[in-house]
Amino acid sequence: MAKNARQLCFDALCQVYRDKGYSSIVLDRVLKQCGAQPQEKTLAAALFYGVIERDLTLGYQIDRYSKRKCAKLDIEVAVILKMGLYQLLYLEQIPERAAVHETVSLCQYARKTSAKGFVNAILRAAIRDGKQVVLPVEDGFWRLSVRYSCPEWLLKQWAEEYSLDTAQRLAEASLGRPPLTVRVNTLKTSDEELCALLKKRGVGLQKNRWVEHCYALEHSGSLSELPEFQQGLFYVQDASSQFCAKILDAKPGMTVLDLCSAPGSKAFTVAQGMENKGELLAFDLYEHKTRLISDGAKRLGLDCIKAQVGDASVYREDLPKADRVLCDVPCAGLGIIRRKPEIKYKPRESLKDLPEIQRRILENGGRYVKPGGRLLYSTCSLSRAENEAVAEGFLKAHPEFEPVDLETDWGKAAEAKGNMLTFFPHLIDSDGFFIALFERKGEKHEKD
Ligand SMILES: C[S@@+](CC[C@H](N)C(=O)[O-])C[C@H]1O[C@@H](n2cnc3c(N)ncnc32)[C@H](O)[C@@H]1O
Repeated sequence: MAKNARQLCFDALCQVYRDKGYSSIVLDRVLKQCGAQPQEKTLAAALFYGVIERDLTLGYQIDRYSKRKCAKLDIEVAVILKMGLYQLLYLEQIPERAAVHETVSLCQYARKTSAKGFVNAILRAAIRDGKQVVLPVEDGFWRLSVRYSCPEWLLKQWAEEYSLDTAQRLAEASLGRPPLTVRVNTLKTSDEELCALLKKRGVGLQKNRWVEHCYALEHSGSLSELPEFQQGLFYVQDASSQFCAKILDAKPGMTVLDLCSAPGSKAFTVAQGMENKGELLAFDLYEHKTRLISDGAKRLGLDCIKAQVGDASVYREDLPKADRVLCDVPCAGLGIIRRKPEIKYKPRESLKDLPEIQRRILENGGRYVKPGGRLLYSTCSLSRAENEAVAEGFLKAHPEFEPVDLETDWGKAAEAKGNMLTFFPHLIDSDGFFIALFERKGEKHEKD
């Protein structure tokens, strides 16, 4: 018999909490071959992401009602409780009787029958309390942390680096599901044609107000099953990432190196700008990831892209000098928490080596740039250490490069400072992103 929504959600959450799996990969895997009805899958996904993004808030509620702290409970029991509380506190459409009954039943499925009474008692206590989210009384970062389910260290860092107001807005914007944003493959179709085809299938499309050929989709179902996707008429890419590829401004016939390329969406947009003419060498450290780039490029008909394994921090004599070099470096991902909510719970300690890795990749990327050629550094993080500090450090150490001033017509939605641009998710309903652009001094030999 096919599993129900809560059983699927429980399986997936255990893989995230116990086995430290990535949310999107885990959920895809659990839902793919489960044989459940679409509405069960939809509820499973809503519960799954809801519990992860509200983890600290839910844990705090459990600690109020339970003698044993949430962190000391069996992972399975903690997951069951968080699922039950999430339904009671956040999913109004689920009747409270169903929420309690289904959650207690999960104990059987999880082989934790001895926890039934305990789970029932905690959920009943939350109902007696009026199903409200209770916050710590004292004002301050701890209260904000519980309110937005965001670690205190991160709120403090954002408050210090941006402002307290921005920190709160960033934390708030990291809750809820992000839009599914795609880009039209203009080499195979037009906006009008693609929109008409997708509308016929009942897919809703919302044109992005800042980025051309960019749409948010609704009710699309599984993208990989849509013929238009299989035919390479579009691909998934967030608006700020599309904008980044545009800023690189690669032209037909150019040589471009994309040093951290997988899964390849920026390479795809850059290759479109090149009209598929020239050479775009796309690297990633991991072989299995380079296959994502090649498969995507094949589907989209972008044969100027050549994907290969390569370490972006190590110089290779055999690579050509390039007109454009893109360093879209590995980062903490603090701009894409809404997409991948588990990111915010990574220990701060695990992020401390990133700026040095990023610096090494940018340094190395610079070595490939031709005179007059451009170097773009980007992250999907919101942290001065990963962004401005790396970009400014590079310019200081490399007088042979100059900053290229960046502007957008995005108004207040993007913060522009000389050659650096930061996109804040609460202002653009899109991923947080950072871009810095440099040009190697010397004579230009650009192909127009
Ligand atoms: C931010 S993601 C790139 C996203 C990609 N540019 C896109 O738009 O689809 C960073 C990528 O860098 C890769 N990576 C990490 N360390 C690397 C290294 N030393 N050399 C090359 N790639 C690396 C990761 O595997 C990951 O795929």
